[in-house]
Amino acid sequence: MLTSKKLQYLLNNLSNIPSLPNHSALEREVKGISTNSHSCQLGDIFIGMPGTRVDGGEFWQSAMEVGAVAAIISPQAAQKFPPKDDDCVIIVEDIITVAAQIAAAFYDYPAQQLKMVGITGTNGKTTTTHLVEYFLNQCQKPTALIGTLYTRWPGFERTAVHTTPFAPELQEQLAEAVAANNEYCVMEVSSHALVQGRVKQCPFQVSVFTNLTQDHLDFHKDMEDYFAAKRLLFTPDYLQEKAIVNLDDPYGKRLIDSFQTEQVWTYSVEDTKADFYTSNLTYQANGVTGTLTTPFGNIEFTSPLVGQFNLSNVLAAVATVLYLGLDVREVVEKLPHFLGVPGRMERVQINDKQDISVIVDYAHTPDSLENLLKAARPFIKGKMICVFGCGGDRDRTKRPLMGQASAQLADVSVVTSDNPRTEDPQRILEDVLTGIPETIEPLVISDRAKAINTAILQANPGDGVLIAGKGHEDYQILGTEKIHFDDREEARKALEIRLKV
Ligand SMILES: CC(=O)N[C@H]1[C@@H](OP(=O)(O)OP(=O)(O)OC[C@H]2O[C@@H](n3ccc(=O)[nH]c3=O)[C@H](O)[C@@H]2O)O[C@H](CO)[C@@H](O)[C@@H]1O[C@H](C)C(=O)N[C@@H](C)C(=O)N[C@H](CCC(=O)O)C(=O)O
Ligand SMILES: Nc1ncnc2c1ncn2[C@@H]1O[C@H](COP(=O)(O)OP(=O)(O)OP(=O)(O)O)[C@@H](O)[C@H]1O
Ligand SMILES: N[C@H](CCC[C@H](N)C(=O)O)C(=O)O
Ligand SMILES: [Mg+2]
Repeated sequence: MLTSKKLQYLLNNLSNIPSLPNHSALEREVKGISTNSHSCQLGDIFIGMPGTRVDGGEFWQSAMEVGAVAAIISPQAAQKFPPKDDDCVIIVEDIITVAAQIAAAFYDYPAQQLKMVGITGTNGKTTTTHLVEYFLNQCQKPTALIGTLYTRWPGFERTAVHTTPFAPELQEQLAEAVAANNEYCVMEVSSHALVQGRVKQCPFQVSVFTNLTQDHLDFHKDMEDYFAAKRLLFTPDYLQEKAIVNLDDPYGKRLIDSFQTEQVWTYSVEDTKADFYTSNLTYQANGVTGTLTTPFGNIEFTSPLVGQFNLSNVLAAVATVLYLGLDVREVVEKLPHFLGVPGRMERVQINDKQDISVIVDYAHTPDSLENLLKAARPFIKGKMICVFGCGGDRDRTKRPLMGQASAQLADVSVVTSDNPRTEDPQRILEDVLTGIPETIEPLVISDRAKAINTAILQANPGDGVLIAGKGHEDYQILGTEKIHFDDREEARKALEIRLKV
């Protein structure tokens, strides 16, 4: 997005900044923001972000060499590579806050020009953001969505790098969303993002908490630390108006204690104490029907999403859009036509002769794998075959728990690779296998394409093959290389062989 601002203007917008350098660069136009010395360009302001491997501030000289107008770095980086008086280097303690302030000022505070919804929780963020986006767009409220799959709005789509972009990219995307006349933005807010201040300068009209179960314990010290990160979205720095919280989740229950009652709406799939709850439920292979109770009255509904956990996502989304002013009847009328989310409970069906069901899902945590298997079970006549693995360079302790979930709930477990990244795939498989009791004999096939192929070719008519963990991903990360790989394509290929088409 083409824009520019005077350095002096950007620095004047900072809080807690030491006195400004008396430097001629203050009058220069800043053309962009860079947090990476390798992609820094002439006219950028370079911000040295603290990382898990290195303090980005240490690269300020490289940034200046390619023509950065100024660099903002930490005291530690400055101590290691001291700038001279005539270098336009500004030293600040809280780089994370400063990065967001500069980015927001550079892009004219776009979050303030949108009605913002932030959704956090271990599982359900992508699904719930898509439901909110769908309802708002269907009701003629132009809406931008930012999350794991893409940043998009009507007529525009860009594949995502992170679930929640870092502040400079996020503010740029919000500015693009404003320029495209969107009125709302619904975004996934990951716990990494909250800890790293990626969403600072984003006031949210609504903050949603879906649930908290084990994941990311490579990044967060323990579950309390993980909860503390998610909770930040509900502090006054971010939350402006309404908190919408899952009452069925123990951490959700804890979270609501921190609010005045009028600031929070709760939802539950069955607890009548919640502001939004469901009853008279009938779960079917193609969705669920029942009665929805809301502060605006009761109404019969049909949702096309399978499983209790998806009902929870529907409740979160309905509560959000009703708070934003949509009409309950209109929303419930639209719900049956929601097409689902790529890679979430996505059926792979190549023709009507297909004698087994094949589902691709993004379950990559113990809780989501358990939910997936429980939700699918009633609709599979024969055996339930679960093909799954665990990502490398990620929480190692979730691996045996995922093994255990599959061993307990599936009839056949096929343990394979997910994205091994820089870890030894064999070691990841071994970690998964420690959770599988000796009485159960899983198939262990490291090559994911072969694992999918074997599961589909060995299945008997009536069986269900659930392929979990990679959902929408169209790649596999082996070492530091990213190759094309898509569970749905692999499943289709195997089905073609099975059905001889
Ligand atoms: C844990 C984490 O968030 N890591 C992110 C972080 O990497 P890092 O801490 O290793 O960075 P680093 O290498 O130490 O470098 C620090 C800084 O120095 C800069 N640098 C570094 C080297 C150099 O030569 N020059 C230079 O300028 C880097 O650009 C960076 O800004 O900063 C990088 C650059 O911005 C990110 O790409 C990287 O995301 C990695 C790829 C990642 O996988 N993140 C995942 C875990 C993540 O953020 N996931 C959440 C979703 C989680 C969920 O499922 O809920 C997300 O929101 O996507
Ligand atoms: N509300 C929920 N509770 C538990 N599990 C869920 C819920 N919603 C979805 N799932 C399961 O979790 C998987 C991921 O769902 P989704 O992509 O919506 O979550 P997410 O929070 O965006 O995940 P990520 O943090 O990896 O982006 C789904 O494929 C499904 O198996
Ligand atoms: N946002 C999650 C996605 C995990 C998806 C799974 N396929 C894996 O690679 O572990 C993460 O980065 O931990
Ligand atoms: Mg997501």
